[in-house]
Amino acid sequence: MTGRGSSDSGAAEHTILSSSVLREVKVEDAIGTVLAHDLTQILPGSFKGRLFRKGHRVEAEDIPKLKDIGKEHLYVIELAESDLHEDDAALRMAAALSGTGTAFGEPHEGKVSVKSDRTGLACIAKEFVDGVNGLGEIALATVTNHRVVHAGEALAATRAIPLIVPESKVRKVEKLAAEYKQRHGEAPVSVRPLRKARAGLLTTGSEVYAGRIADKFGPAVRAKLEALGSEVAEQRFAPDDRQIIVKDIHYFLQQGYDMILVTGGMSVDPDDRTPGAIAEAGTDIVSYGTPMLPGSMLLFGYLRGIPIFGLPGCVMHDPYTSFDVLLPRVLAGDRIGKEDIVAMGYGGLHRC
Ligand SMILES: Nc1nc2c(c(=O)[nH]1)N[C@H]1C(S)=C(S)[C@@H](COP(=O)(O)OP(=O)(O)OC[C@H]3O[C@@H](n4cnc5c(N)ncnc54)[C@H](O)[C@@H]3O)O[C@H]1N2
Ligand code: MOO
Repeated sequence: MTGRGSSDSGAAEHTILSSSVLREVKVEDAIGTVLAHDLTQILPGSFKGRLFRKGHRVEAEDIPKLKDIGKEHLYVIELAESDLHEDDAALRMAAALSGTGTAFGEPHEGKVSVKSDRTGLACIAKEFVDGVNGLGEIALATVTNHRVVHAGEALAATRAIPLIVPESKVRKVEKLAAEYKQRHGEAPVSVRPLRKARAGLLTTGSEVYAGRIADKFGPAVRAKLEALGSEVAEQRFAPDDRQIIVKDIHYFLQQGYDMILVTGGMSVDPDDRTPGAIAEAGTDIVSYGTPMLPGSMLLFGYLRGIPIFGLPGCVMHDPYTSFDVLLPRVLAGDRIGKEDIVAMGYGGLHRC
């Protein structure tokens, strides 16, 4: 791109003429005027929030409070038809991008928060978020795609940067959102529900089977499933014996469970029989090995269409592993492919 070309197009973005009028009034002379935006007070360590609400009519007793938060002047706005107030811009953007499983409230200090109304998988279209933020003068901040969220948790926040923005900017956001919806059948920010799965859990390891040590995998896996609304329907124990593990996997398949989880024996020792047994059971293995730490020795595949996991040792003690990334996606109905596993490496180093 030439310098001239880029500066021309940059200028076009930024010289949209506005006939809105922002008039500054000294706070002492502002009695009777109506506040043009929320006014924020910050008392570090004890308070951050709205001291005065947009629309508040300034009274004499407000003057010292306004001075205490550093206001010498206030704006009086005469808004042109082609412009939007920050609150209305933020509201319209939130409305445009919010889809299934979301809710948003009124603006606070020029910001509208979009929240989840359920436990589910946050679906955030990165290309849409980047497209919006590339427009300038408006901001859209979101959580990352495929994060588990609970009811009331924030997914996205919209805000205009100046107090007044051209309505055309917001219309561009609405257009991007409508195009996304048309292509994908869902808005760019949504939450997918998680189904309630009943899992069969097979805990391998001769030391556990023989009672030399107490099982720690069962309670950990149960807790992870229950936190997402699913359950371990049955747990069985097997020694490090490939044929016994294969038999138990087939038993779970016959029981009609929604998911099969096999723990232990996932690594490089001669006694680690689990990956071989899962393969021998007839599994289409999507991946043995996951580029995320903790959880690099995880195996994932499908056995006659049923998701099957081989869970390595870290799942017992670590709250966030590759299992915690893939389990909610499976529960949301995603068919996990090799490309999903490959994509886990970037940003996948957590703790090891
Ligand atoms: N040289 C290498 N060493 C290790 C590798 C590697 O690639 N090369 N991988 C590491 C990773 S990552 C993991 S995770 C662990 C082991 O994973 P495994 O799934 O094979 O775990 P086990 O060998 O079966 O057991 C490890 C440890 O945990 C105890 N255990 C197992 N099951 C239970 C249970 N149900 N309840 C309580 N405790 C259990 C087991 O007794 C062992 O002490 O390997 C790394 N090493
Ligand atoms: O499968 Mo291991 O614990 O990477 O963490």
